[in-house]
Amino acid sequence: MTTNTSLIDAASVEFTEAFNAFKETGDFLALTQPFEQGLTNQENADLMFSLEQATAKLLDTGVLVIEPNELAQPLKNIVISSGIHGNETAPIEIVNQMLKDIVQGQRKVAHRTLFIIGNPVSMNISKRFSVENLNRLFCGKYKDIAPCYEKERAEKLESYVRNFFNHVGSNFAPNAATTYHYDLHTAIRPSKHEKFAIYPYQGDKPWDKEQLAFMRACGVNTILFGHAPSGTFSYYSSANFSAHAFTVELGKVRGFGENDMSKFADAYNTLSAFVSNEDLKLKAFDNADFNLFKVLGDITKYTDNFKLNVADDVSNFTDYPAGTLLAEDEQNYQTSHEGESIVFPNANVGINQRAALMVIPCQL
Ligand SMILES: O=C(O)CCC(=O)N[C@@H](CCC(=O)O)C(=O)O
Ligand SMILES: [Zn+2]
Repeated sequence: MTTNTSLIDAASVEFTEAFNAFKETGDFLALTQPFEQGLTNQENADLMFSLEQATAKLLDTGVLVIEPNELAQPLKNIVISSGIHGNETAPIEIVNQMLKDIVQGQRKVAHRTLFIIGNPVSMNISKRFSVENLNRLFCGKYKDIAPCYEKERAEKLESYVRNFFNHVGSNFAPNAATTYHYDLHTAIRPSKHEKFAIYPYQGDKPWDKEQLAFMRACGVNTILFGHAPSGTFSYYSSANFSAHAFTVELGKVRGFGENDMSKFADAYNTLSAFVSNEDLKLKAFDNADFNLFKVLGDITKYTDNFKLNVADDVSNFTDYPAGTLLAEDEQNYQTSHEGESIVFPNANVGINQRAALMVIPCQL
């Protein structure tokens, strides 16, 4: 009993010290890394602190909400997430730098903003995920799998985002704010278009050209228009909260310390200016400024006999002549359009999961 109590006390002292350091430095990564499993009730007692003209509250490990004391107009609720895949470190470093700027008083937050480092357990082992791919578990899909860390984390992340968009725990009554969710990633393979974004399927809603202009300001002028509902984090916010949402691929996966942060300056500057309500001076949408792709569909891995006829060094957006046999399985996949291109080819996925996305150029 004495031992248990002192272990809890030691953990609590360690957390308090880390939290106090965060209040000075804004180093969210340093606060997240040692507490990968989440916060205990004891640690969770009162995790609010004041910033210049705003209040920050830690909701869980890797989940921080910042609410300005006065909301800028027009009203916006913004989610910026990173590290849903633990080895995609550049987005985590972007979020970390944004929070350092904010906590150290170099940047003001003018809109309610939720910052997320999504998968601390897989981040700490430098893996895409520990047991299950977190970015396939949203929209309640976590309910269909056996207990594991990502199942629990998906359920919690859904509830943090739901509560945030519904203003639970906010000083402000729910209002007619426009909602946004930018889920930042990096890709496993090199890409012919280094930065690109997946615009989640919108059903009958039109693609929003101002959002495409925003993506371009982030340095992302290649857009894939999603073809179907999915279990991704960005689709969750888009489908359930009408958020302007994107999965944003900012380059290739690299480890901590290996990212050239100058390559992410446009994304970092534009997202920072957005939360501060600065005038972004967006250039009006013009097809000529973009590489736009319609998603034709997925290549699915149906069985363990699945064979993907794509070499390991093939880049995203490599195109094939019509009639190329790209995958062999219970159902083969043969390209049907001239210039059909492959994105995210990966034979090393679970059964019934996406092993690639097939796209063709399009215009709006
Ligand atoms: O490079 C890869 O193979 C995967 C990179 C990545 O994590 N992409 C996201 C895209 C999600 C979406 O389709 O919106 C993912 O696979 O989860
Ligand atoms: Zn990813």
